Amino acid sequence: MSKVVIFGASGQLGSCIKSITGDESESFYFPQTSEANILDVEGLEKLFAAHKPAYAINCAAYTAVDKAEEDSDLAEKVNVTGVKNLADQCTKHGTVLIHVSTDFVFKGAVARPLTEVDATEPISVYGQTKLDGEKAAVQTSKHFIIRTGWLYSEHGNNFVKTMLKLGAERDKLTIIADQVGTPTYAIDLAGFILTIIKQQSNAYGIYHYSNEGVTSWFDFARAVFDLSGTQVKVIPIRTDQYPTRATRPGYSVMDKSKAKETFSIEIPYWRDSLIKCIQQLG
Ligand SMILES: NC(=O)C1=CN([C@@H]2O[C@H](COP(=O)(O)OP(=O)(O)OC[C@H]3O[C@@H](n4cnc5c(N)ncnc54)[C@H](OP(=O)(O)O)[C@@H]3O)[C@@H](O)[C@H]2O)C=CC1
Ligand SMILES: Cc1cn([C@H]2C[C@H](O)[C@@H](COP(=O)(O)OP(=O)(O)O[C@H]3O[C@@H](C)C(=O)[C@@H](O)[C@H]3O)O2)c(=O)[nH]c1=O
Repeated sequence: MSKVVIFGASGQLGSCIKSITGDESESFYFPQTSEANILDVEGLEKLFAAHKPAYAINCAAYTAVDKAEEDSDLAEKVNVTGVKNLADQCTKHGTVLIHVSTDFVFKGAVARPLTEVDATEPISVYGQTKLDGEKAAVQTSKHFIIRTGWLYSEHGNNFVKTMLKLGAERDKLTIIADQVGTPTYAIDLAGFILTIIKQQSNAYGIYHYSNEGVTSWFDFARAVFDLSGTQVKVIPIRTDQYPTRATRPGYSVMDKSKAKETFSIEIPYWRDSLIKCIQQLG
C-alpha cells in the first residue's frame, strides 16, 4: 500500500484509523502532534520531504464546539490555516489530501437528508471554521473532503462516553430531543477512509459519510443506556431548555448516496454500530 501520513493521530478518529490498519500498518505513519503540527510550516515541510506520502489524512482539528465561540482565533488557525498549510504541502508533493469536515457546516433548517451540493450556512464558529477549512482543502486538486457527524467510538472524548459517565453518576438526565441527525461510529468512518485509499480512487470531491438512519440526541442517549444496561431516567427536552454557547443545527441528516455509489460501499445502521462500540467499551 502507498505511504500514508495521519495528522491528528492522537485524536478519536486518528486512533480509530490506527486500530484498524492491521497487516498494512507499516504503510501508515502516525506522528505525534509535536512532529505534525499543522500550524508549523517548516515542520510540515520536513515531514513531507522525509516521508513523501501518497496520502495525507487530516484528522487534526479544533473540535470543542462551545469553546470555539470564545476561542475563535485558535479554532480558525487550526481549522483553516492548518488545512491551508497541509494543502500547500500536498500540492508540492503530489499527495492526495483526505480531509474530514462536519455536518455543522449546515444550518439545519431543512428537514430532508442533505446532499453535497446543498447550500452550506454555518451557525457556529466551529461550523464556520470547518467550512472555511473545506475551501482551503479544495485548493489542492487531489482532495477528498468527507463530511461526517456525531462521531463516537471507544477512543477519545465523545457523546457515548459522556453519557456512560453521567449515567453512572446521576439518577436522571435531560437530553435534547429536537436536534436530529445520525451518529457515526468512528471505526466505520476509518474503514471508509481506508477504502478510498485501497481503491486508489481519483474521484476527488466532497462526500457525506455517517451511519445509516436518523435519530435525536435523546434517542441516541436512550440507546446507549439500553444497550449498556445503565439504569437512569432520561428526560427529553427542547434545545431552548439546554442553553449552550454555540448554536447547533436542528436537522443535519446527510444523504450518503454519492459515497455509496462511487465506492460501492454498504454503510451500517447506527444502532448496529453502537452495539459494537458498547461491546468494546464493555
Ligand atoms: N468529534 C465529532 O463528533 C466530529 C468530528 N468531526 C471532524 O472529524 C475530525 C476528527 O475529529 P476527532 O478525532 O473527533 O477530533 P479530536 O478532538 O478527538 O482530535 C483532534 C486531533 O487534532 C489534533 N490537533 C489539534 N491541533 C493540532 C495542530 N495544530 N496540529 C496537529 N494536530 C492538532 C489533536 O492533537 P492534540 O490532542 O495533541 O492537541 C488531536 O489529535 C475533525 O476534523 C472534526 O472536525 C466531524 C464531525 C463530528
Ligand atoms: C451532555 C449533554 C448534552 N446534551 C446535548 C447538547 C448537544 O446539543 C448534544 C451533543 O452534545 P456534545 O457536546 O456531546 O456534542 P457536540 O460537541 O455538539 O457534537 C458535535 O461535535 C462536533 C465536533 C461535530 O462536528 C458535530 O458533528 C457533533 O458531533 O447533546 C444534552 O442535551 N444533555 C446533556 O446532558
